[in-house]
Amino acid sequence: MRVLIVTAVAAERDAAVSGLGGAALVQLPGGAGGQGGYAVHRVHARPGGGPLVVDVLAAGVGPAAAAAGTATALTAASAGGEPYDVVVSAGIAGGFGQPLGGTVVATSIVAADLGAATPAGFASVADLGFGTVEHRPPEQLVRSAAEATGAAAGAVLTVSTVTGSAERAEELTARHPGAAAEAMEGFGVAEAAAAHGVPVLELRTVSNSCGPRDRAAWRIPEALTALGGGCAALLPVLRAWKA
Ligand SMILES: O=C(O)c1cccc(C(=O)CC[C@H]2O[C@@H](n3cnc4c(=O)[nH]cnc43)[C@H](O)[C@@H]2O)c1
Repeated sequence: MRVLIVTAVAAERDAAVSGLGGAALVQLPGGAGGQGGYAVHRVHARPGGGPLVVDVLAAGVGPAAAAAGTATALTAASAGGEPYDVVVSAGIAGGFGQPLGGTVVATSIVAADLGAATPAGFASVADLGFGTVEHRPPEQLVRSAAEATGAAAGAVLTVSTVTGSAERAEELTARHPGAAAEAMEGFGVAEAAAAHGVPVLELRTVSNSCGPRDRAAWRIPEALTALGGGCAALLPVLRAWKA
């Protein structure tokens, strides 16, 4: 079984890799004249079963970087005859009513600011009739992943602008009452996975609360530690799900 974990930044990738037990660097095809391109950190794991290859990619911040990196890795894997079985968007996040350091598994991955501001309020591209704003990971996989990681299960919003006020947090939770967290990449990862017909999961650990900006309250080291533990706890679930 082959798993692709996509993080935004190197610190998240390294937290995931250290939770999984170390990795070798593998360069993906592409890049211009040896510059740029993508490299994954490859972990060979055996969580109580057959071989499991986990590639961890830091694709960049935001949905566009996430989609570009994920699509490149998926294309390279299938062109090489070893396609991924599942893609996981993983990283830190802002929580809606979640404890700092806690874990969230997405029941739905929602592009929360993809749309238009109208006199009647926000209209999503789905409301406007030209796109989708939601991907739903497999329900049983979400349940098992949440149980194994001790996570809350709820919608994870993908935003291009981090929430920094109570008003914005209220606006988002009014539109998405089941939202447990917001981050900036999940929808991009999910779009690429959907284009390749590969199931997607989103695993987030909470570094800050969504609301008035308060840098002193961020708990990034705790969230990164939880991310490593969450990725490790996920492996047996992915193994069993595919079996
Ligand atoms: O400057 C700020 O106020 C601020 C607050 C929280 C996060 C940031 C970031 O630039 C980190 C973005 C990075 O981390 C994920 N993340 C973490 N917390 C949040 C959040 O509350 N809302 C959205 N994204 C968050 C995100 O996925 C990015 O990869 C700055």
